[in-house]
Amino acid sequence: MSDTVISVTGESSYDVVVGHGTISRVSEVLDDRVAKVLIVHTASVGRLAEELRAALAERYAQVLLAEVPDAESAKRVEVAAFCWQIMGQADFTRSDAVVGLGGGAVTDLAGFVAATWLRGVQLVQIPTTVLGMVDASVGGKTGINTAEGKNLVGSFTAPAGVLCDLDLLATLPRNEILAGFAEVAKCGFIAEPEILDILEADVARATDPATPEFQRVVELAIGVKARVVSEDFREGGLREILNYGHTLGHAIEHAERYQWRHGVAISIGMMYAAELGRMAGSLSDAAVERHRRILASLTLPLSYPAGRWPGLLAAMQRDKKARAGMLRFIVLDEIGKPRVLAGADDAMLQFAYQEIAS
Ligand SMILES: NC(=O)c1ccc[n+]([C@@H]2O[C@H](COP(=O)([O-])OP(=O)(O)OC[C@H]3O[C@@H](n4cnc5c(N)ncnc54)[C@H](O)[C@@H]3O)[C@@H](O)[C@H]2O)c1
Ligand SMILES: O=C(O)C(=O)C[C@@H](O)[C@H](O)[C@H](O)COP(=O)(O)O
Ligand SMILES: [Zn+2]
Repeated sequence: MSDTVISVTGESSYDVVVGHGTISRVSEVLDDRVAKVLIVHTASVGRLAEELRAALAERYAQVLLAEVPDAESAKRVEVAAFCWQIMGQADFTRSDAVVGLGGGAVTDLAGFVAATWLRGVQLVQIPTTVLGMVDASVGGKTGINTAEGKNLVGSFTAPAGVLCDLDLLATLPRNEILAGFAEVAKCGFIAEPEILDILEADVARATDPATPEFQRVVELAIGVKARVVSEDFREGGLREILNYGHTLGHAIEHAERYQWRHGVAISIGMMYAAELGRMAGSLSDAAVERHRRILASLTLPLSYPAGRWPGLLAAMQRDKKARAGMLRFIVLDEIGKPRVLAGADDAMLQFAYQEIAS
């Protein structure tokens, strides 16, 4: 299949290019004034980062690497400071650039570093996980965690472009691919039922990066994200639907001290949101069952220990969607029809939790 270009519009416009070998297109995205480039990456893609550095060094005056700790350990202020130090010592100016090369944790950090250095330099995102391609690298949410919670510090800063190179997934472990499919399924549940149909038809093919079905579901999921953030970049309303499953999911990530994969926590969060949707009176038993079947087919977890509810409830109070101490969840009236559920009482929240408690 050839490259596909999915455009994001709105406050700032850029393209998400999906295909094979797209990593070679960095200089097509950056403007001509760029002289220095910082590539932020993890050790897991170290060889790739070195190859990219060598390729870019033929065109740019200085290309530096910032190898950062793996996964959520990257999303800390100390790690951002490490990147700022490299840029400071190399005299990076406003016309220089950052490249995020890695999973969603790296692209969130790289985005934050690019957004904050001199109040903003150009950024190219090159996601190397499924989750990074379909979600984290698109839409301009950048961020790091604090001791109190997930993504509590960050900005809305659009990249200059996103290059999704499917060849880079060759080294990604199977469990990471499946964790990324939690966000793919999320897009199916909230807006694009064709994704669910493809997963149900043949989950093995849909999750195999070598198949056309895989590229199709990845592009459909990016399409959902692009449409939503084009309409509501700063999360004034519509964008909240992308948080389906995240209110409880983020609380689980916090409870697990960020040692769990994001998609794994979100899977449980979506099962919980489905139960809430059923209790709020709208989502059918069949639709809840469909959540269960699809997430289970991806070997994602569906439950969390019963005794953890009080801690989760406390962590959810820090959710960004909460207003004046009142929790707000994204629930579905039916597949593809999300809405906000505000002010549900604690009894209902706990009752829904009992449905997913192990
Ligand atoms: N900004 C957003 O809109 C947004 C959206 C969704 C998720 N996120 C964030 O994204 C993060 C999760 O991203 P993730 O699931 O990609 O996790 P991750 O970034 O932790 O990557 C998962 C693992 O895969 C490894 N890896 C990455 N690419 C690889 C490759 N090609 N080959 C081998 N190993 C590779 C990483 O080193 C890591 O160990 C979370 O912090 C989440 O909050 C942000
Ligand atoms: O892009 C969005 O908006 C999302 O909510 C996408 C989520 O999948 C993602 O995990 C995001 O980082 C959550 O952001 P937060 O604002 O809830 O911290
Ligand atoms: Zn997410």
